Amino acid sequence: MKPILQAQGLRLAFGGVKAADGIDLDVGEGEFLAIIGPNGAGKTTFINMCTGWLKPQSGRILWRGEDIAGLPPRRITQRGIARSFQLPQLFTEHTVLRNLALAIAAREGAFSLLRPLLRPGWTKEAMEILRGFGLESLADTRADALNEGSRKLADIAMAVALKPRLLLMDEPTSGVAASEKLGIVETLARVLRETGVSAVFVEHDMEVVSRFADRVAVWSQGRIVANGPPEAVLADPEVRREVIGIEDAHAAP
Ligand SMILES: Nc1ncnc2c1ncn2[C@@H]1O[C@H](COP(=O)(O)OP(=O)(O)OP(=O)(O)O)[C@@H](O)[C@H]1O
Repeated sequence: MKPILQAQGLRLAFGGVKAADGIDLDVGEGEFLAIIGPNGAGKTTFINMCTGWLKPQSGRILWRGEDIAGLPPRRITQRGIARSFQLPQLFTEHTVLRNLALAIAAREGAFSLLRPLLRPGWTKEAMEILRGFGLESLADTRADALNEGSRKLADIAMAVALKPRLLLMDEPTSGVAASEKLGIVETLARVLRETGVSAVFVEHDMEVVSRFADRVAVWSQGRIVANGPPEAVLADPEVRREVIGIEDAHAAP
């Protein structure tokens, strides 16, 4: 698979904490890559470095051959890399439709608090995106009235409105009821595959990982300790013990 993003030798320490201790990772065109690992392993730090929120102290992040490490977030978004957050970043006092239209206005470089009027074409496009996510019936609902699952999808829909080639998602299903999780990931995976967007997502739910990821990278103490197809990585006794917290009954004492 042709890589669109290549992280090479990324290092970043906060005081004595090595949040990135030599991260090498390729993301393939059209790939769905899951990142798993215990709390504090450096998963969010990796996403923050790839999206310009943190600057690595050394290493490179190649995007279609260009080193984007240290560029400001806006410049990285313009190149086709978007992100969604652990806590959705919607404008809570606006409707879902308006949030989407504002994201489109931002993509077009037309967002300004002094020019709040939205063009009809943007609203139409926003509605089409909402339809793709199955959120059309919530278009006129205020963002702060959404349940957690719909709020997560609306947040991801806003990132998709930026027309990215790669979307990085930090725990897209955190805080969502267990019964809703698989439906949410199914929806976002369908939309991203239909639009040809590659995805990197941090996830703690191993059922989600095994069903939706093409590949899994396992983080531990700022390093990648395993990287491969979900069926192989999630069966690895060390990954099961250290990351998933499962002691295999047949494992040697
Ligand atoms: N801005 C910061 N300043 C100081 N320390 C930080 C900062 N960001 C992260 N860290 C530290 O770096 C380490 C990695 O943090 P990071 O948030 O990347 O881990 P994570 O794997 O995403 O964890 P979680 O699963 O809990 O979200 C942690 O020890 C964290 O406390």
